[in-house]
Amino acid sequence: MSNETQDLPEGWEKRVSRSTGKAYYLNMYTKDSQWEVPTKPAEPEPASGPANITCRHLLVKHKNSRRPSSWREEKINRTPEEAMALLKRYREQVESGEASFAQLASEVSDCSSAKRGGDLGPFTRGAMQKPFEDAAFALRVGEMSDFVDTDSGYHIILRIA
Ligand SMILES: Cn1nc(-c2ccccc2)cc1C(=O)N[C@H](Cc1nc2ccccc2[nH]1)C(=O)O
Repeated sequence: MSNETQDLPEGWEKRVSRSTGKAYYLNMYTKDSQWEVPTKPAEPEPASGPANITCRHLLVKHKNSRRPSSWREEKINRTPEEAMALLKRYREQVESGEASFAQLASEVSDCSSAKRGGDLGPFTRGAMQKPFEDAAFALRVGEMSDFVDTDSGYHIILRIA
């Protein structure tokens, strides 16, 4: 560990910005960075959990979905039971390693985020339908959810950050 880092409070590392050459400081727990020299130990994840998370999701809509239409199918007629059967198969394909989550979502998800491999980008609590939010914020990074039922249809969620 370089001397410079040894002089810093616990949990911080000094880095140099490639674009500006300026020193900045990295919180090794949360990977947050700051320009100011830290004066107290780095805060691990806040007790209330992260302010925002990033997830991919794969959505299978059905005829009772809030908007039974998608980029894949103008009018979605499948029953909720048929949708769940499809989603179970997709989850198995990801769990077995037969398909990557992103690739499969890009091919079969009924959400317009399919074009980004299901990546919804970072979101805070309050941004998504509550069942989705609760399931997503309960995930650790890299973990895939169980089946999640929202007004849009059935989802599986993969937390990526
Ligand atoms: C919440 N959201 N983000 C995107 C998105 C994000 C990134 C790039 C393109 C689209 C699409 C949506 C969205 O609501 N899509 C709906 C389906 C849907 N319903 C959701 C409920 C919760 C989370 C994601 C969801 N996606 C649709 O296409 O009918």
